[in-house]
Amino acid sequence: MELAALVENIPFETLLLYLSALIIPLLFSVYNLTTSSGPKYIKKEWDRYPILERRVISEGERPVIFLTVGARTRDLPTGSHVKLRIPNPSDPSRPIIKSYTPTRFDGSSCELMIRIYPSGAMTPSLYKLKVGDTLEMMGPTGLHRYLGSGTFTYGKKTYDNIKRIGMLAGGTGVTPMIQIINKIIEEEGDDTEVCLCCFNTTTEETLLEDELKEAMSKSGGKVEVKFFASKTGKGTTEKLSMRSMSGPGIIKLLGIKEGEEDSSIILMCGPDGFVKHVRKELKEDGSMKNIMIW
Ligand SMILES: Cc1cc2nc3c(=O)[nH]c(=O)nc-3n(C[C@H](O)[C@H](O)[C@H](O)COP(=O)(O)OP(=O)(O)OC[C@H]3O[C@@H](n4cnc5c(N)ncnc54)[C@H](O)[C@@H]3O)c2cc1C
Repeated sequence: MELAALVENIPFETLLLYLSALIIPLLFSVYNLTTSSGPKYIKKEWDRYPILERRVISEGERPVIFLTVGARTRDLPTGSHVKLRIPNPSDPSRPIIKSYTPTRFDGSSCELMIRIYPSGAMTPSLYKLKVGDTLEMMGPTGLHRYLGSGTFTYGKKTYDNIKRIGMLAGGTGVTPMIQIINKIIEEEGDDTEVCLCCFNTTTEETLLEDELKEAMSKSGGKVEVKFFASKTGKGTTEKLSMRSMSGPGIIKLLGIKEGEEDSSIILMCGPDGFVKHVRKELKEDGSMKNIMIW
């Protein structure tokens, strides 16, 4: 029997039922495709993304917050950062733009750790954000990349065959280091050794101590983390100021042995004074050629 004759013999109500069973799921799939369910992908143009979670992880004069932003960031390369933009009340033509390094990013969200400076142009506004508010963001930006298995790039420059990474982090300068540590722990074949030295002013200002200790214990010996405070030492935090360190002292602290300088790299991120001091000391020492600064 031909199709037309077959359709003619089916009662109208039954035909309607068959058609709706076919058409309704089809309409649903078209709707899902066109509305792109889930958060938007982060991109190089400014766009607004929702705050999914806000946590204060350290109180005090300069609190530290975690903001989880609903932005898909699967393609954000390890080592890169994002930019945030807020209006500038004193000059609307020049908005305030600052960089932040996500500590974690996955298929559906991106986590930022931000220290709030009460006199800051940007951070007091970030502190006021609530869950459900939106934030202007773009990225990824920056030239630092960790490609895995001991290979770094900075623009056109490549550092490869790196067996040991010495990380120096001043305060929130720990954020890019966390990204790299997470990548090394997650990648089974990546046996690059890491020694992260976190420097803060006081023990109370030490950031993510528990999380970093956990990362160290689940790294299978690949990652070592040391904590230092310039004013007070307590528990596992040693009293030590970066300003008192010489080049050879810094290299020794990071566990880089004589003869292993070329297969090692020093990464550093922190306040200007911190970075300036380390650069000067390492330059004077002259034995480390692989140095990357955020
Ligand atoms: C590549 C990159 C990645 C960054 N990633 C992060 C991150 O993940 N988390 C984060 O919190 N910040 C990060 N920063 C710093 C951030 O971009 C801002 O500079 C910072 O949040 C201060 O902004 P602000 O406008 O509130 O303060 P500003 O208006 O710039 O400064 C206000 C006051 O705060 C003091 N101050 C500012 N920054 C520091 C500092 N680092 N140490 C000591 N005193 C300071 C200054 O003395 C100044 O008086 C990053 C910076 C760069 C370049």
